[in-house]
Parts: sequence; C-alpha cells; structure tokens
Amino acid sequence: MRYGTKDVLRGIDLTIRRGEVVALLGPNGAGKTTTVEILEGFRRRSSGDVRVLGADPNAPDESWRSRIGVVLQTWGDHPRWQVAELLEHMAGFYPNPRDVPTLLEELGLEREAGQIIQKLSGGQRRRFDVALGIVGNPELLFVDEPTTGFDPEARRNFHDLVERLRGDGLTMLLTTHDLHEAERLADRIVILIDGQIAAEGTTADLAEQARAETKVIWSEDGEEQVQYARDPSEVVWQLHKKFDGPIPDLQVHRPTLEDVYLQMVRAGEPQ
Ligand SMILES: Nc1ncnc2c1ncn2[C@@H]1O[C@H](COP(=O)(O)OP(=O)(O)OP(=O)(O)O)[C@@H](O)[C@H]1O
Repeated sequence: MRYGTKDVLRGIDLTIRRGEVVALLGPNGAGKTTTVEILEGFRRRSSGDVRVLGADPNAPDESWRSRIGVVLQTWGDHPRWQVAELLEHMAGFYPNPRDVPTLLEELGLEREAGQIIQKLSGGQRRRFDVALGIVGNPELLFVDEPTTGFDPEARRNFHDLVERLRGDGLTMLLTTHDLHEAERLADRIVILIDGQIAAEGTTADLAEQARAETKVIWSEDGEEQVQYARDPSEVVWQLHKKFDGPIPDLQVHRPTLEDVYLQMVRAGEPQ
C-alpha cells in the first residue's frame, strides 16, 4: 500500500486459516488499520493479491459482505435509535442473523435494550459496537481494539464471548494494543512494524525468534542473584549441582509477550 510516494505496507505475506484467531500487533502507524481495511474491502490496495473468504475484497458481492463482520473503532451513526431497535434493523439485512435478545445478554447490555444509543456510556458503546459486528452471525470477524474502554468485568465477558465464538468456528482478526488480550485470545500473533511483518507465531515462537532470554533468580549468601539464559534448565541443573539440593528462592521467569514485543519494536526503531 502506498499513499502518494510513501509505502506504508511493504510486502506483507499472511495466511489466516479458517477458525483461527489472529492478533495483529504493532506500534502506532505500523499499518494495522490499513491492512485490515484492505482486507475488509474498505480501502483499495496499490498492488498485490488479496483473497478473503475466496474473493477479492476490491470486488465484493452482497453475499460475501454478509459473511463478514466488522467491529469498527467508532460507530457514529444512528445516535437517536434504541439499542435493540438498531440491532434488529441490522439483523434484517443478513440471511442468518443472531438472536438479538440473546446477543444483548451475552454482551451484558440487556438492561440497555431500550436505551438511546447516544446516551450509552463509553464502555457500553463499545460493547454495542461489538454487538453490531456480530449480529449478522459472520464467518469472519475483524475487530479493531475490541476492549478499549471496557471495565474489567466487561472485558472478561468479552473474552468469554470470543471463546464461545471461537468454539462455533468463527475466524477472527483482531488488532489490539493490549498484549495480555492478544496472548489470551489469539492462536497466533502477527507483529507488524513499519509496514512489514517482523515476526509471527505463538508467544513461545516469538520469544524464540526474538532470541528472548529467560530470567533465573535465586539467593546466595543472602543476596539475590540473576542470570539470563536461552535454556534455563541448564542454569537450574548447574545450580542444583552447586547447592547439592534445592536452590534457595529459585524463580524462573519466561519472557512475556510484552518483553518480546518491546524488544522487537525497539530493534525496528531507527538507531
Ligand atoms: N489516508 C491516508 N493518507 C496518507 N497516509 C495515511 C493514510 N492513512 C494512513 N496513513 C499513514 O499510513 C501509515 C499506517 O497507518 P495505519 O493507520 O494503518 O497505522 P496503525 O498501525 O493502524 O496505527 P495506530 O495503532 O495508530 O492505529 C501511517 O504512517 C499513517 O500516517
């Protein structure tokens, strides 16, 4: 993808399998929204091949559109409609929509069914955006920053909902800045930096690719000792021999997704 003379996506090669939940991570301006909008058919790519559910998103037909759900970052339309009213209206456009009262219950919005959309709180609004994205019972769901503004309970409920949707075979591509969320929800994480895929895989795969090291901590002569190692079992084995038994205050910390992600982002920054 090129805007004017600036290439913002540079040779992205990505396959997402049916039923997979993939999280797209990357710093601000990395190209996540551009990528997702191209896949959704909302933005025309400058070049390259794209297939989404077997079709080119540049030439979508109505049935293709009905198989795709989109949770946008903001939905500013229809502020005077009531929550259930707009969902029922939208459901009418799809051949096999979800049941609206059940959907409201799943998203903890049953008490807001008769509420005017304009009067929803920020978090309720976001949950309503999610409801709009899945009311058509899509096969593939794009979610941009799903839980921004959710309180912890709403976040937990959303994660439970994603688990259920995943159980039903829904394929999902989500962009998020919440690394715990990516780790919890995604089968695979794709890290996009400066318009290129810097790495992809599970958290463990990414740690391996970043050559991130595990932190081993123990006590010796009353002082905390720290050693970083790619193979902590070797360090623990050596310590066990040295102490001839249990290692005092032993802790082994595997690199988190946050450690790995920050390491990759910093490596991608201009020196
Ligand atoms: N319509 C546009 N015209 C020109 N440049 C654009 C346009 N839209 C996006 N860009 C540029 O493309 C790059 C990628 O933007 P994009 O919105 O895809 O990033 P992002 O990874 O989604 O960022 P964020 O996390 O901040 O939402 C940025 O440098 C941005 O300034």
